Amino acid sequence: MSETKTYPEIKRGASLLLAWRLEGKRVLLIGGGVVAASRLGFLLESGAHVTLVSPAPLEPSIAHRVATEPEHLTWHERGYGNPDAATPEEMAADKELPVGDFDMVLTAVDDVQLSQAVCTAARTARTPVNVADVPPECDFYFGAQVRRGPLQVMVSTSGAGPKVAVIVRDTVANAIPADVEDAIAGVGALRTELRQRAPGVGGALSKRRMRWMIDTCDAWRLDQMGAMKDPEVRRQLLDDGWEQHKVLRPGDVGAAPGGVKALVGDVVRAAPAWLPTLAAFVAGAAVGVAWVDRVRR
Ligand SMILES: C[C@@]1(CC(=O)O)C2=NC(=C\c3[nH]c(c(CCC(=O)O)c3CC(=O)O)Cc3[nH]c(c(CC(=O)O)c3CCC(=O)O)/C=C3\N/C(=C\2)[C@@H](CCC(=O)O)[C@]3(C)CC(=O)O)/[C@H]1CCC(=O)O
Ligand SMILES: NC(=O)c1ccc[n+]([C@@H]2O[C@H](COP(=O)([O-])OP(=O)(O)OC[C@H]3O[C@@H](n4cnc5c(N)ncnc54)[C@H](O)[C@@H]3O)[C@@H](O)[C@H]2O)c1
Repeated sequence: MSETKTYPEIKRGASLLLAWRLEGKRVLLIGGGVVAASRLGFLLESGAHVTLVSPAPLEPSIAHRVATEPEHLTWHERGYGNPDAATPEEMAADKELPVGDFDMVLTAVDDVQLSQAVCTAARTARTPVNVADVPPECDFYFGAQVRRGPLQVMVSTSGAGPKVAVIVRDTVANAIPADVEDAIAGVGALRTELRQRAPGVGGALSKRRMRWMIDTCDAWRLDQMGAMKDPEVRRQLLDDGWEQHKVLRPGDVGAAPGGVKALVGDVVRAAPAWLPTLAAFVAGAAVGVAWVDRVRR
């Protein structure tokens, strides 16, 4: 008799968490208060070009960005939309800056009707929209975030309890190892050089490249990975490891003496299938940060 395979239950109600690449994309931000200021910080860090529409006065940090980020931020000092509109559709009709010209639209204004009209116009134009604090008018939510260099962690409760997201974010932030940026820089440099040596997408080479990267990362502790920033360490890893079909540990390349992970490294040589899963779990459990200077309200 054949066994019936079971699969995890689908639990609906989640959001799809993604890392949205906004570099060079056009974002319309309506409003110039505290909430807009918080949104603006995230947008500028993502490399977006932001068109900000709001009457003066601007929240002070926004005014500072307007003065210091002229290539990424353009301020239109006026209200958005058509103040003489007879219908909601006309209200969001802004001839100079129609929502359809943008890749993303955000509103953070104390004007429920305008926000609603902008949301409808954006959805008609199929431009993703977020109306701050109005879930039915959001195609995506913001989350509580923390960043350390290339590492970003976002916590979402899908609208159920944003304050809980903040608390969990702070817990996670405190748990992120101090040297995580060094670890990412080291592994990033190694990956880049490996792909220069063994270029191409797909096929057997790609599989071997990924396997070697996974096994090498599993053989190093996070606090040891910063040593990979050293070109000599990388050269040894690639010449004596990759080229020789071997996984080398820190001690093998004159980097920091191995601790717990050195043991793991020995096991990796035998390559049991469950090991990467265990290592990923341990790494995942260790994630956290302290870059928490954006208090929203
Ligand atoms: C995480 C964060 C990110 C950010 O905004 O950048 C964020 N809200 C934050 C804080 C926060 N917001 C509120 C409180 C007071 C406590 C409370 O009300 O519970 C606190 C706590 C505080 O301030 O500490 C009030 C509030 N927020 C929403 C409603 C409407 C509603 O629930 O219907 C109301 C009630 C308004 C009212 O009662 O009038 C809705 C949304 N807020 C979201 C995001 C989206 C869901 C995120 C998620 O669940 O994951 C969503 C759906 C839409 C959106 O705005 O994108 C940011 C933390 C930033 C940080 O500290 O880093
Ligand atoms: N900040 C909070 O504590 C808080 C809490 C709950 C909900 N919210 C909601 O978030 C939104 C924004 O909050 P905030 O604190 O940043 O508000 P805020 O009052 O500080 O800022 C609103 C901004 O919108 C601008 N504005 C008004 N009409 C405009 C128009 N037609 N076009 C362009 N800009 C216009 C104003 O000049 C101002 O800069 C509001 O909907 C508010 O209800 C905020």
